[in-house]
Amino acid sequence: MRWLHHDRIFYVSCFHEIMAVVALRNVVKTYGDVTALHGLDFETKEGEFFVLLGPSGAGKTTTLKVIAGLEDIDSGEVVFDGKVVNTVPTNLRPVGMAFESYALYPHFTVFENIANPLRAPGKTYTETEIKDRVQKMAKMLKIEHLLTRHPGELSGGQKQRVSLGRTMVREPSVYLLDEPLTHVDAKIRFDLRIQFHRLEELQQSTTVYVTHDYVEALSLGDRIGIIDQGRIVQIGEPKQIYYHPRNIFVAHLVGQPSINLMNAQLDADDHNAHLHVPQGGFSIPLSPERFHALKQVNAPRDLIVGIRPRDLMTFTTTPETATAQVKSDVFEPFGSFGLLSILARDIYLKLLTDPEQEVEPDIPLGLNFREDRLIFFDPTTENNLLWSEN
Ligand SMILES: Nc1ncnc2c1ncn2[C@@H]1O[C@H](COP(=O)(O)OP(=O)(O)OP(=O)(O)O)[C@@H](O)[C@H]1O
Repeated sequence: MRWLHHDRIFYVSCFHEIMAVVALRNVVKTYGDVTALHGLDFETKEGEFFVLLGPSGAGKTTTLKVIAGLEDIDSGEVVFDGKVVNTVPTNLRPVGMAFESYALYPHFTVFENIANPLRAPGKTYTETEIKDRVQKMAKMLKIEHLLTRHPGELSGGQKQRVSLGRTMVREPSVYLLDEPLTHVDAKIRFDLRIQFHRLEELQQSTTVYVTHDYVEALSLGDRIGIIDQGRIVQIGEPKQIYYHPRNIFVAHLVGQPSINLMNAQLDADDHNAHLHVPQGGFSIPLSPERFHALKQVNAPRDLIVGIRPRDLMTFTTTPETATAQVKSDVFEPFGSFGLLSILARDIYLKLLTDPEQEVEPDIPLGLNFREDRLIFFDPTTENNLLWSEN
């Protein structure tokens, strides 16, 4: 890659040749009275698929617009490969964007919409190359049969895929994808997620992918950045985010059905440590290692304990030998899993079961916990007491 000082030459010369590293440093962005980004900080790795996951209004789209140069920022830095690009206009940044609202040219066919970026001034693709690239995109996105139609003749999910094709056909250094699959039906979305893993273009570029769907985030992300109220809350690989959430917000955001949370008290005598859950009328034995770890971080006696529905186990025979004696409530079969609500004295818990083993209400059950999967939160800060960066 040639490193020339003039912004324009630098970006033109690096186009196609590198997978850029994108960084936002302490970026503040306001819209009038609304602060959309509150000092946002993160850095992608070269060639990584980085997913920004957060609830509605968290600042995800604003972040992409800032990277693309579609929005000016109040303060902070937007950096491509170590070079601050705050003043570099959009058309000179090596990014390809697909936003949820698909601005397609209504008078062009699908083929021409996808081919359009390849015909931009300065591009030297032959007609054969254009045809090959468009066909390849259309095949990947399962829209080959739509190439001669116009946008007005397409469904929302089809338009979204055409828009994605138009973004990807250019092979930019950085892809910015904003909820590109929201209007695509579940089966095609599943197939496209698999394609995204395989697609050479995405493997050879850096991608920042915005979603509020945790399944998409866990499935696609090399790393996930959790964003809330214009700030990054946690960055980690999918497993870290799922098993070691930084706080209750992250624990809730990732996982469906959502994590079970209970108020608990940490108790220990000379020999044993346990968590007493007064509302549930039971105590969970703790291993010496877990107890020691909690002591090391000066965990308060009163805390909140979380456990995911998949880490609870029930059984009907000899329930008196279990950690907790509970009763079944509602059973819902969801195809690949069953969701059972149970009542432990005053609290309801949810757990995953075999979808084919329907459980009637009011059946006495024994309940056991996977102790190694318990997550301990400070009740005041709601932070994971045993969380660490690694
Ligand atoms: N043009 C604008 N003018 C005023 N406020 C805006 C504008 N664009 C975004 N905002 C506000 O900035 C905040 C972040 O918005 P943003 O669209 O980035 O969130 P998001 O995480 O992408 O949400 P969603 O998932 O609903 O698309 C919100 O409070 C939003 O109302």
